[in-house]
Amino acid sequence: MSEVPIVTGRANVMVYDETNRKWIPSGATQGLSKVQIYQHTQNHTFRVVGRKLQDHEVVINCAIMKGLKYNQATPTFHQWRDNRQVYGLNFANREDAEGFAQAMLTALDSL
Ligand SMILES: CC(=O)N[C@@H](Cc1ccccc1Cl)C(=O)N1CC[C@@H]2C=C[C@H]3CC[C@@H](C(=O)N4CC[C@@H]5C=C[C@H]6CC[C@@H](C(=O)O)N6C(=O)[C@H]54)N3C(=O)[C@H]21
Repeated sequence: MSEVPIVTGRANVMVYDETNRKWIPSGATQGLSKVQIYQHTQNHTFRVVGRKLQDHEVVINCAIMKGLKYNQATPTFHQWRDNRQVYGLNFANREDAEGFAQAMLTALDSL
């Protein structure tokens, strides 16, 4: 088993539309997704994968790069950027947000 999930939560996955200067839902429709951080056991890398609860559409699949700044803007809205875009996770509740943030920070510490 090369990739194992180290945390699972529920969030609305969003990306920031720089052109129109607004947050938009990632994927075809608005809605909650199951968001997970996967750890690749062989090469010790991590990535965020999110799938819509309703139809399993993959709405985020991004590597967690060393040095990533994870911004906990509010207790339930966390965000980060890569060289292409800004991602936002609007968590269903504080517990999911806290659990995800803890796993994210642990992963970043280990890179
Ligand atoms: C230096 C740097 O890159 N700075 C970034 C942040 C950052 C810092 C350090 C490392 C990485 C990153 Cl990413 C940055 O400033 N960015 C990233 C893009 C984001 C866009 C808009 C403005 C509008 C205000 C703020 C915002 O988004 N905020 C406030 C809480 C608020 C909570 C919920 C989400 C939910 C959808 C939207 C809404 O409510 O309708 N929304 C919000 O409206 C949410 N902001 C930001 O936050 C902006």
